[in-house]
Amino acid sequence: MIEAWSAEDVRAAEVPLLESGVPLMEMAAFMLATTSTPALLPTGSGDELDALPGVRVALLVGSGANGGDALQAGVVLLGREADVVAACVSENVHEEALAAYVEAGGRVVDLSAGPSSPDWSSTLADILASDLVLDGLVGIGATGPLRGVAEDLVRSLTGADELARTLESTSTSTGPGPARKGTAIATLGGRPATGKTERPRPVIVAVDTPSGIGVDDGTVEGPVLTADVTLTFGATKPGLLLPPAAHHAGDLHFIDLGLSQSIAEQGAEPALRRLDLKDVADLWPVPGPWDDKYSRGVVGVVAGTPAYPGAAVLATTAAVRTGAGMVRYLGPDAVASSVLAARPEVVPGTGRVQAWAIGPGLPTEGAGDDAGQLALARAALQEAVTPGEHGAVPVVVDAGGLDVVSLLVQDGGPLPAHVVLTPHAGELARLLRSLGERVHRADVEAAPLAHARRAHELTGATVLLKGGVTVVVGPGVPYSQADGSAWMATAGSGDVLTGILGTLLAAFSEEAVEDPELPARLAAAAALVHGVAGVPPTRAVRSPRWTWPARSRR
Ligand SMILES: NC(=O)C1=CN([C@@H]2O[C@H](COP(=O)(O)OP(=O)(O)OC[C@H]3O[C@@H](n4cnc5c(N)ncnc54)[C@H](OP(=O)(O)O)[C@@H]3O)[C@@H](O)[C@H]2O)[C@H](O)CC1
Ligand SMILES: [K+]
Repeated sequence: MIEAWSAEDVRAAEVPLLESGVPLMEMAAFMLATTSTPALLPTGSGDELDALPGVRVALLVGSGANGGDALQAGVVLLGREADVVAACVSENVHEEALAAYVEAGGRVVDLSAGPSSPDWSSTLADILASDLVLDGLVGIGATGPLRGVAEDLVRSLTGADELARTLESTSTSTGPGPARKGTAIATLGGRPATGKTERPRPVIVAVDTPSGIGVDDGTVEGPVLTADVTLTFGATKPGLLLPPAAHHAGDLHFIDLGLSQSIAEQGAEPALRRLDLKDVADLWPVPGPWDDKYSRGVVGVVAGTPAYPGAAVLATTAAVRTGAGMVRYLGPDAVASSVLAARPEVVPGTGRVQAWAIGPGLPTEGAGDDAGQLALARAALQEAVTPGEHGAVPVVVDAGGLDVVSLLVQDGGPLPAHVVLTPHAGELARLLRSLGERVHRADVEAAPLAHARRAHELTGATVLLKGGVTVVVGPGVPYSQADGSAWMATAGSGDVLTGILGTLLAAFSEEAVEDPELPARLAAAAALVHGVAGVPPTRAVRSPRWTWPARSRR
């Protein structure tokens, strides 16, 4: 499991180590310099301490210790014969680190006057012509989006038009890597234009965090240099796991520096958790010789209409394939026929269940033939709220079922945490609007955790907000899962997640009702399984960044 800690908790944990003389910055910088460079060495050879003659490194240096980390890494890289240039966006960069860097022979460019600095254009060209960029503009000391010269620099490096002009007007740069003319421009922040010759671009390593992200909340309100790799020190920061900032972090590497123990000793809760395969394997319900179909858990599925029968087929199939003891299907005969044709083991009709999975394929407005389905969904939700003869039953609610939730909340107040809602951003915005909030889909996408939290506060339910990174908020520590791929953005994907989670809730029916924090954990586990099941077989097609022309050593 990954646990992420707020910037404040990380700082507090540093104090005892710094007071006892542990050289945290030097340790961080050494790891930065060694972990970043194997990608620059010829494939399959080399060592993280090999000499790097001819390798060009650009350090982006801000005014705090984040810039200090970059400068100290520069010292290590200079010792390995790399060509290093430090682009400083402030006159006051970390004093000791700068002294050590200059002492080691490092080249410094003062960009503190911004785009009017005499070396602005040539330094941009140097940065773009380098093999490795270490982004040390800001780390956990950042407040708000990038501002001042740091903002100008990142905007310039990520803005194709300005950059094209810069390179055209720069025939030779002042550094060892002249900008090449006549090739298409690959900026550092986005994908190169299609149909053009791609100019190799540097490998971008974010020091601790990509500069410009909301370190604690994962928001992105200004420019950010999208990293290929983020090396984060001491503890993972929530912003590295939360959308939209997580999409700028690239591959995440955690470097402990001995802070884990110090953080644990503070006794605080992490800000965020991410389950891994082992956590889910430990949690997964494995049947034993004493089990029967009822003890493994029966899932009742209320899904699909004659217009959308596929949603019922997908949700029931997912529930069966996840290992439910039995799946009951409740819905129109025409839909039940489709379900049974696909999964003959599904049992149509009512009966006792250990969890309900409701909503896929249900209409958002209940009318005509579909009103019966919505009444079934409402009855299932009542079983979660008002315990019957066998106690309360957990429920996962998706799509059209979310409207029923909204009505129930308006009529009767908060729901228990064993009701798990699984909206996407648009559905969450709609749910929040129905509860009196002024929210649009774009607001949810800009701050998914905050909006999922708001929905949890207003409904009492556990909220799983689906997306490229899925966020789960219940009464305890929230979760963020990023196990799938963008290829899963297809119709029917959410129906499958509902079925998977229905089975997990059924397997842990009583526990999920007794422990209000368990449904969120089960929801995170379901998101992981859903994601892993949806990842294409080759890693090369997982994410656009793998297709970018990041350069290995020339
Ligand atoms: N966690 C660890 O174990 C270690 C972390 N280290 C590194 O230290 C940084 C945190 O360093 P800190 O000096 O506290 O903060 P930053 O480097 O992030 O920078 C803060 C300064 O940056 C300016 N600032 C703040 N917000 C912005 C912004 N939005 N845009 C531009 N500039 C900003 C501000 O300076 P001003 O002069 O502008 O007021 C801040 O003072 C951590 O992230 C790690 O990299 C240790 O080195 C090792 C141990
Ligand atoms: K940074």
